[in-house]
Amino acid sequence: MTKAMLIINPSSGKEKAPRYKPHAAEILNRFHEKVVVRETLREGDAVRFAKEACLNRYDTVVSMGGDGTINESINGLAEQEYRPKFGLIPMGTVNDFARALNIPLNPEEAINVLMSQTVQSVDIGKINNRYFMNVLAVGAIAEATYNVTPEQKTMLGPFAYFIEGLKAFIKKTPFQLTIEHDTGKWTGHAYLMLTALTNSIGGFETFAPQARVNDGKFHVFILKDFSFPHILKIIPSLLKGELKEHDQVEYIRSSHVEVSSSEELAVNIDGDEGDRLPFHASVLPSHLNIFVPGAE
Ligand SMILES: Nc1ncnc2c1ncn2[C@@H]1O[C@H](COP(=O)(O)OP(=O)(O)OP(=O)(O)O)[C@@H](O)[C@H]1O
Repeated sequence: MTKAMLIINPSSGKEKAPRYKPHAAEILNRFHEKVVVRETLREGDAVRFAKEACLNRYDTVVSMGGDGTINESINGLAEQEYRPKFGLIPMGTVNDFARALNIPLNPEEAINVLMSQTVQSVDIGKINNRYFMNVLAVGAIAEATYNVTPEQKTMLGPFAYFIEGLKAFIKKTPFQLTIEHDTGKWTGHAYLMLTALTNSIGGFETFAPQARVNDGKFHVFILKDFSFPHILKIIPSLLKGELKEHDQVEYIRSSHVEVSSSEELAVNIDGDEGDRLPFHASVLPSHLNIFVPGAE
């Protein structure tokens, strides 16, 4: 019997997620004999549900929610030996993972993607004993994401993170950082370090246009000694997709990173506060098969 699980965070998308439940369940019913809908109540539920789907050998898991819920679902799937095909219906503010996979940000259109039955193999990142799909960040912008209020997100969307990040940049001083990677070691001072798996960070799809979802590599950006006037110069580079060429940016491609600092710093994992440094992260190449739009 073919089985699908639909995981929904009813609080996501400003509580609009439940209205899309019938359509998503109906589409899944067309391709599976049994469809189970699980609604999350609190943090950790999506991890548990996704893990349960693996252990019970479901064919498909579809997750409807913001990047938080998608990240949790991936954490439930990634550790297991048997992993169902995964689908996502983005309901959050930024939705970087959906952007990177060309999944429409309109929920109805994203549900229709499931009909194409086209899957793409996608890399997943592992940091210590957690998994992530988009980005690890250390530094001011990383910390600024915690200050964004739900009201700011409603009013400004992804731009809310950008504004808080800029404010944080102006106030901060650089920190010491050491990164060991596939071909050597970088040591210096930085304002921000981003380790991206996909092209989209904070809603900017021009961040790492060279990144492919299954290239087996992290795309590491180190923003070095970056005082106020330079911030304004970096914005055009970012928008043109040329960030890695900027003279204040160090760019490294690597399948793993070992990151440490002489200072007390924590790493931000897909937008949530994570472990303190040092950390080790590696790419799990083509670890999940994810539903993406089919060829037109
Ligand atoms: N029923 C629920 N009510 C409130 N919070 C929930 C519920 N279920 C899960 N959560 C928590 O909500 C967190 C945030 O959800 P998620 O990121 O999916 O949506 P969002 O807040 O709309 O997205 P974004 O942060 O992109 O705006 C989850 O990580 C989870 O801990």
